[in-house]
Amino acid sequence: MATMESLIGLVNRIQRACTVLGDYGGDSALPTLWEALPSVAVVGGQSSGKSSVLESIVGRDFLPRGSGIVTRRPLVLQLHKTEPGLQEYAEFLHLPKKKFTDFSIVRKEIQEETDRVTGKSKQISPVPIHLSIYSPNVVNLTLIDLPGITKVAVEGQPESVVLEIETMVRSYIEKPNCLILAITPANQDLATSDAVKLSREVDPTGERTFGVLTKLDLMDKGTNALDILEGRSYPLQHPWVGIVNRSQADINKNVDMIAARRREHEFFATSPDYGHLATKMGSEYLAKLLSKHLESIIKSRIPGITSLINRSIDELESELDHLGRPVAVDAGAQLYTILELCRSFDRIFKEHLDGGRPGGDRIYGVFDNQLPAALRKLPFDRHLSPQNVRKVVSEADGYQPHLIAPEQGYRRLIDSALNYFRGPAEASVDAVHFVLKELVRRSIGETQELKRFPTLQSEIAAAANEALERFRDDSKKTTMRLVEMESSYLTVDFFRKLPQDMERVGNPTAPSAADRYTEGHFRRIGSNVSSYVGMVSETLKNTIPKAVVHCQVKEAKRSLLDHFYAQLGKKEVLNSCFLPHHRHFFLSID
Ligand SMILES: Nc1nc2c(ncn2[C@@H]2O[C@H](COP(=O)(O)OP(=O)(O)OP(=O)(O)O)[C@@H](O)[C@H]2O)c(=O)[nH]1
Repeated sequence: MATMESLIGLVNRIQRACTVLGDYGGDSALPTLWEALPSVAVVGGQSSGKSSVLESIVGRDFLPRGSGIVTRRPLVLQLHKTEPGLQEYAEFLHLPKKKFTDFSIVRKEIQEETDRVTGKSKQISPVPIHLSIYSPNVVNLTLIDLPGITKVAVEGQPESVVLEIETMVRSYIEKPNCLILAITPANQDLATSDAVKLSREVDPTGERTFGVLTKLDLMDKGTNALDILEGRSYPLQHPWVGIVNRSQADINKNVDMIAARRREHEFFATSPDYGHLATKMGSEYLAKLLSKHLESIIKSRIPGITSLINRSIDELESELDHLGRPVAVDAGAQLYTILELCRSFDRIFKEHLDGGRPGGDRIYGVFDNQLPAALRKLPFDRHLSPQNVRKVVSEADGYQPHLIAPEQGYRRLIDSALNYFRGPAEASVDAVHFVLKELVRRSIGETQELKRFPTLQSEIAAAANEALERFRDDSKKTTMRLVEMESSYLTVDFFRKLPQDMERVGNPTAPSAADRYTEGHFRRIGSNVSSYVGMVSETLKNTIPKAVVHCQVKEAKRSLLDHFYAQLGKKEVLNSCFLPHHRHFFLSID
């Protein structure tokens, strides 16, 4: 028995933990731990005697009283049995460590805490108040007091309150693990009992409903409730329990609870109608009955609760695996972890480039489409038009026009044409740079292990982007050098192979000397330069990608985080710490 009591105590503690975590079996679409644990909800119409039953189970006056809807928030009441002789006290979850020994203050606090959430406007709220009572005179039990079911809204309440209360009450008692303490006054027709009606709806077999008949002492003379108490008129799986609470007059006269219990006991023991049921009647018996039943339920539910907890543990474990395990606190282990994380990122980045993941192909797209298209678009037609050729050649000739071939004119035309290649070369470098940057961004996003370390994420991103900038600078220098090299030394052979104007002298098809300065002459020069520039364009179309891959892509694969590693190695990792509640890793390098 002692172990079972501690088991209920354990369940109570789990319920408290659930409430702290916001899990009170509310609207959550997921199965919650709360719902796996049994509890007892007190349900009944207004003034049916709910507060009185609760108080006599506890053996204390502590619930707010008044007309209209007094209970406007669910009250989760946990009873904890303490060693005999110890002082009774109450504790609210919202006021931890504050012990209430004066139960009239408990009542006041319930009222005030209700108002804190609902305002004084008689509104209702489904957020429960959590109250624990520690006393040698109680059994371990969790009771939930719900607002009294009503048929009419009182002044200051919207009409909807009637339905709201019913919905809230139903939301508690429809849970399969909730035992229902259905309170009905004996001086009222059972058929009109709200408690019976609602509990029948949510528990048609009656296996988790405990029928409680209050106000037996107020029945008309000559009538009794034996038909109900003996289970004939409304049979439930569990026997009905009759109760005699204090009357309003008793309350007014401050009849204490112990005396009230004694009087209740006498009522049954001496009653000609109920004498034979005396041992199974009264609030004390009800409390024991509930506690015993709760024990048997917990016993039968242990496998279910265990599997729920285990399932949750498994889910958490796999989530933890997914997020990554905690990192050791010492700097060495942290450094190791950072390197591991960097490597994971680097692996994914390389996969993007090498084709395991998408994106690397966009680099080839730059070489295959963007660069050739840019080269094709260069304005050589305009630059090598006969008019411009004439202009450039004449300028180069100066006062003495060229005699055979305009060597200087050719050189100037070629030089200025080659200058145009700088644009596409630079654009290719930039285009590849942006592809690489995008791949860094994607790779960081895809490195699952990095997800919980946002600071490290941005440090890696910054380091990688900085490296990419360096590679871009280098790549630009190299490609510009390729273009400059083309200007530095022209392919002599190309010109040697050209049919020379001179050679055509005497040839009837060759233009005469008089022709030399005509448009055809300049067109020919333009076309010669154009085919030379075309040849250079072909060369650069091949060499620019080589330079870009060499300087940017290969370097990114080889040494993207080298600087970062060097920094890590050189300088100590200072102030590296975890904030466990955020599971964030803060890295600062000074
Ligand atoms: N004579 C007698 N009076 C009772 C009994 N049970 C309750 N009462 C009286 O009935 C009135 C209402 O009882 P409560 O316990 O406040 O009922 P309740 O269901 O909590 O009411 P609300 O909180 O207003 O919904 C009080 O004046 C009680 O003294 C009983 O068994 N016998």
